[in-house]
Amino acid sequence: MAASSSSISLLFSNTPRISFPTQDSPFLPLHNATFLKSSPKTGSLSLRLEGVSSINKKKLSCKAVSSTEMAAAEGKKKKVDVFDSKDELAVNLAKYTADLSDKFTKERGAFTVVLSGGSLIDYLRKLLEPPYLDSVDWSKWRVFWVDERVVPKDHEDSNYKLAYDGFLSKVPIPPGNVYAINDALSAEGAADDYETCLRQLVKSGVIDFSEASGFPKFDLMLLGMGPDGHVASLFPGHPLVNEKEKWVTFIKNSPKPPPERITFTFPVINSSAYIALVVTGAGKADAVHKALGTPSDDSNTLPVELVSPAGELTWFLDKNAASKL
Ligand SMILES: O=C1O[C@H](COP(=O)(O)O)[C@@H](O)[C@H](O)[C@H]1O
Repeated sequence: MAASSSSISLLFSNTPRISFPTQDSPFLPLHNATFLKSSPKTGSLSLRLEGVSSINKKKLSCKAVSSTEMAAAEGKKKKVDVFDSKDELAVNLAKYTADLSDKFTKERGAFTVVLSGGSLIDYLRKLLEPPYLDSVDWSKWRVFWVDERVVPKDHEDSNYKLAYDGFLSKVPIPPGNVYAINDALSAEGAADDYETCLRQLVKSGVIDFSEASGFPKFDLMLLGMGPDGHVASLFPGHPLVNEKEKWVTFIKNSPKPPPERITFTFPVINSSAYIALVVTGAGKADAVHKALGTPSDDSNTLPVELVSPAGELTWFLDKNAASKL
């Protein structure tokens, strides 16, 4: 991973269910941990860990404080937040997203948000409730997809349909600010067309541009991860994970149906200002462990391990997804 230092933020709604460091702690393989402080009010823990991560094998700072506090206090580029329940995760993801919406709306006059398909959309549900439904300036949102299945927009497999039904139809984002693929085109044509659309929006200043990478710089990407460690439609062992030139590409043999999809490439994903990786369920614990756990000799890098943004990466995990850490 590119980050030179990392932090792990463990958030618990109640008194922590685990104790650090004990032999039977199910969460982190603590080789060396120093207890720093605890908060009786929040039930949070602060720990400094050494030698626990496959990320860079350097000292990690582990604090059970809020994501916002963590970022402000330590300016770290990578955080891992583990939540007791999926509801707790959704509450915190809503605050994280709304805070970034405020920040970018003030700074840039627009907030470019990239959605995934799959389980992610349901975790945006708390944004549909007070205070966010009224407090977020939805008119400034510009919505994109990190990947899309090449099917009609009303098809059950469409990521657009999933997002529309579960989120977009319930917030006042102007329809013209929602950038879906052209579903009348082939996979190749739809990828080219979407990239052309992005280039125009970069030119007009709606999407920021990273001079450092030469790729568009989205304000926030909300990524999911499959049990096999895929992100967007970038699958393990597929040559598309190595694409270095294109902004948007296509796949016609996706191992997960449907087979035809378009996807952002890693250079675009990793040029983002902020990325949230939202991962839940025991079925994803192995891939989470591979990405965040102790180092192993396994040289088969998962796509999720290649998520390494220029900006800030925050993992939102539930306790089941984190169960093998
Ligand atoms: O096929 C896809 O899968 C991933 C993961 O989905 P999940 O339901 O396991 O969260 C998703 O992030 C991607 O956008 C989607 O096209």
